[in-house]
Amino acid sequence: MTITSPNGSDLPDAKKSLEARPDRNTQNGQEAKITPPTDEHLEAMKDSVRTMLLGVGEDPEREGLLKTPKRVAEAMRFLTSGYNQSLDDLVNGAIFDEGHNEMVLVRDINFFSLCEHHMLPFMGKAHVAYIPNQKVVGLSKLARIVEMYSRRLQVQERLTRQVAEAVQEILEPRGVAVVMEATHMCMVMRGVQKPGSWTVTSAMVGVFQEDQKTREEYLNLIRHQPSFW
Ligand SMILES: Nc1nc2c(ncn2[C@@H]2O[C@H](COP(=O)(O)OP(=O)(O)OP(=O)(O)O)[C@@H](O)[C@H]2O)c(=O)[nH]1
Ligand SMILES: [Zn+2]
Repeated sequence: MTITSPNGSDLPDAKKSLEARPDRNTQNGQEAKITPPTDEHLEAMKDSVRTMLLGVGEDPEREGLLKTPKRVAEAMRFLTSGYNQSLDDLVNGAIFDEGHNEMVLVRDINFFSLCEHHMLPFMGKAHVAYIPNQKVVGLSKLARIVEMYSRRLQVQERLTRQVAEAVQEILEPRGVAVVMEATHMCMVMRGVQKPGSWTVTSAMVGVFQEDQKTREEYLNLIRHQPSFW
């Protein structure tokens, strides 16, 4: 289990701690522009899948595999569809001035992603919290943010940080906390083959980073068993 926490104690506010993160999908401070796949790309992907089938000693012309290149190409497009979404579209203006200044936490958000090293799934749960500065966002939007960044080729640490940065960007809250717990198929089905192993990553921004009590309250809340379940 790995627990990763940004070390920004010399950075006075949440915004600065985000500016200091070098590994967002950015180029010169701008969100990296990713070209949406074209039909030409889809054909190239299908050809690659045929090559892979040949590579594993299969016959791409046998009946059961005839449609496999198309299915795989489309599945890959879906699994990476987060590249084609934007934060603005996703939030869709659902930000409300509620004057609420206590912690908001959405727990147990299921996610499925692909590791960028092996393009194998990793999946688990995300727990996203923030302490508002007057403004709150529609709760489903927190899950949509997790979804958008999960549906890309990822490493868990970057995914966790991107979710925190996105919440910071849309709300400018007093703090954001994200914990993600996941199991990686590249560690389970192949390689070191350790079923049952899981990885915990965290990104703490603003008051969650600066104030131990707030961080502890969040960590207690994500551990507590809900009585209605
Ligand atoms: N930090 C981090 N590592 C990851 C993540 N997903 C996969 N990895 C690791 O990426 C590493 C790639 O290591 P390499 O030695 O280049 O590749 P490999 O020979 O396939 O490694 P093994 O998985 O150890 O067989 C492995 O240690 C994976 O466990 C992730 O989300 N975060
Ligand atoms: Zn991997």
